[in-house]
Amino acid sequence: MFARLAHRTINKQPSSWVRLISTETRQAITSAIKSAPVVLFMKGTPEFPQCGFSRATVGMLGQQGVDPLKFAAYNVLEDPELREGVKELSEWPTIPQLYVNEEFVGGCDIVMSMAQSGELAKLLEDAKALVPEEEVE
Ligand SMILES: N[C@@H](CCC(=O)N[C@@H](CS)C(=O)NCC(=O)O)C(=O)O
Repeated sequence: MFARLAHRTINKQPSSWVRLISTETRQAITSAIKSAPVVLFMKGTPEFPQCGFSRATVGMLGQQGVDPLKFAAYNVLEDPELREGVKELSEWPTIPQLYVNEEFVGGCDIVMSMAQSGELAKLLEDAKALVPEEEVE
């Protein structure tokens, strides 16, 4: 349902809230989350981020050495249902949103804090989502 970007490029809502997204959208988002070990819902594309937070998050993933083959990005600006649906599914009010191995990790601030503490590197390493050492120039 949603276009997966080329892999080379690399609020809490109370449960009583009325569900706004359709089952179809929910399924499409779930399937997007499963489409790669590292999945980023962002504004714009990795090549042309359209928000500073999305840009920073993509940059951090690149700095960590995420393997483009293990990475998928989805542009929420292309689809309002995706934009709102991913917030509902993650119970997180903003974009970007990072998933690793189908688990919600967080937004830009959390990713930044995890990058600084070394947790992000460990998470990505454990997920085997980094470019293999021998291929790093
Ligand atoms: N503190 C947030 C910053 C992200 C943020 O504030 N995103 C805003 C502006 S790009 C957002 O997604 N607002 C809701 C929307 O645009 O749908 C984080 O850590 O990710």
